[in-house]
Amino acid sequence: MAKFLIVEARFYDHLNDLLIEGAKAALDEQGHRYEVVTVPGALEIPGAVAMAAETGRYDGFVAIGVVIRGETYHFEVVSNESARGLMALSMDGIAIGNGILTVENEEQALVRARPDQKDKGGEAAKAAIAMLALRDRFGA
Ligand SMILES: Nc1c(NC[C@H](O)[C@H](O)[C@H](O)CO)[nH]c(=O)[nH]c1=O
Ligand SMILES: CC(=O)[C@@H](O)COP(=O)(O)O
Repeated sequence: MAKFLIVEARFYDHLNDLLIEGAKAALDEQGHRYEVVTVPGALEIPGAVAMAAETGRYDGFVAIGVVIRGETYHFEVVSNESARGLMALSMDGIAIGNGILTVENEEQALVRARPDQKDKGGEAAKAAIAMLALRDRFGA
């Protein structure tokens, strides 16, 4: 049994609730423990993961968030930079699953957030579990 931290950017409550429901179900299914911490937006997720990883209290991390395109280039910044930050941490040996939706509209987000549809929250949790198993296998 491992200990995971779900780091959520709570920008859209109803969508995050669905993503976290899926992530928790995936972690529960394999008997893992978890905590949830909330940050203002997706751009803050990588920093929060880095801070939490530094404590040594967590074996893996699940990033949860929703980025919906607005009128400006900020969508690209938030989407790309949050993903880049998580990728950098992952390549540093931290077991992470990325469940940050980057979508054009709420309809697309809903389909991907719902556990009974695309379940991207559960998918991200399973990715974090898989990466932790890989890290353990490589003794990283
Ligand atoms: N527009 C969305 C944001 N924007 C906020 C940024 O993530 C960040 O919190 C801010 O720029 C301060 O550093 N965040 C989301 O998670 N989703 C969005 O749709
Ligand atoms: C993804 C975003 O940052 C977006 O929600 C912000 O909207 P806007 O580009 O209209 O300022």
